[in-house]
Amino acid sequence: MTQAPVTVTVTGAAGQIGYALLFRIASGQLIGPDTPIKLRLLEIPQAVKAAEGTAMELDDCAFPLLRSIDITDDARTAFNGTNIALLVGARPRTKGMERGDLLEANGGIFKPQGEAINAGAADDVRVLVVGNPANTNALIAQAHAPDVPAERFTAMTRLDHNRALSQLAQKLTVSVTDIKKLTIWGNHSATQYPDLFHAEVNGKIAAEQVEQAWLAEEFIPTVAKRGAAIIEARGASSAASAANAAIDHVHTWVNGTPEGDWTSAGVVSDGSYGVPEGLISSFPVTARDGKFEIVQGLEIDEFSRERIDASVNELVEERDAVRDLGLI
Ligand SMILES: NC(=O)C1=CN([C@@H]2O[C@H](COP(=O)(O)OP(=O)(O)OC[C@H]3O[C@@H](n4cnc5c(N)ncnc54)[C@H](O)[C@@H]3O)[C@@H](O)[C@H]2O)C=CC1
Ligand SMILES: O=C([O-])CC(=O)C(=O)O
Repeated sequence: MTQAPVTVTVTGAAGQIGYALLFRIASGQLIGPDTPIKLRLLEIPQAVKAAEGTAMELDDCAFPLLRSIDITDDARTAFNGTNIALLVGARPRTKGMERGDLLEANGGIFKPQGEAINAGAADDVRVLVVGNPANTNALIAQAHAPDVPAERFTAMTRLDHNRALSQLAQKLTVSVTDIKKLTIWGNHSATQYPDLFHAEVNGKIAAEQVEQAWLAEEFIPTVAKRGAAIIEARGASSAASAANAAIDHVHTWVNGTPEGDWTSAGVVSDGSYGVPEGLISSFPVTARDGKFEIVQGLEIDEFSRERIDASVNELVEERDAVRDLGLI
């Protein structure tokens, strides 16, 4: 049965992730094959023309589910009535820029976008922040949307999760579908912790099927530094794989995780696993009835504890820095 249309806002629509993302949304892969889509594209004024070009190509695909495309440089217009907000556009770090400068520049983007979501988004709005630093940008947007339940703001670590699945599958010569319960903990940054101690491969604990040296010295750094390796190889950051992960994140959020498995997402901490309440940190999560829930009760050994703490401490530092800048 055909459902009511869902309005999806994509910021940074003329960027490289936007170009890889919009066609997949319009073809029905974000929500499902029965849900019509209304697209809203938000760009800065200089990039509106390029977004219009992408919209022309979207028209030329004649996607049966695509009901409309609106392009704007005004955040209030972009988020008015939106059900799904994909915050992709962000200020990249440029040469000589300190972390504080980057956080401040992004505050100038994510604060007004949070306010615009608060002012006009649909009651069921779900927000995924992709633009880096994703966790802290999500925290900034969420802080400026007091009328939206905090758990509707999430940050993307699904790309890290998918990278970890592929690395492990290749190591053990298994299919990615043989792997369950993998977790990315912490920040979407080089401090993230991909956890194999709870992951299962064909029902057996993954960490017990690989050498400890491979886990500590190859697997973890390969996953954590994959973004930089792609930039080095491609001369540009991950785009199609990032778009793919955004599709996966929202699809899972709306449609749920399979029984006996979980995924990873940056969600607002409820204090679980010693992560300070309110931080947007990556956790093992299930999705049911359109809600993410942090998987509870996992035993965390010393090896994992140290690594989770290091990444969470970085998030605390980022939160304190944006607090000092008056951004939250
Ligand atoms: N969380 C994750 O796993 C990943 C995150 N990223 C991040 O995603 C972001 C986007 O990446 P790309 O598409 O490759 O960058 P890009 O530079 O190709 O595109 C970004 C677009 O955002 C637009 N933009 C800038 N400020 C805006 C604003 N205030 N409102 C609306 N649009 C705005 C720009 O005009 C540009 O078209 C970057 O911050 C990147 O670091 C990239 C890969 C993975
Ligand atoms: O590192 C970057 O700038 C892009 C990114 O977030 C990733 O590929 O994970």
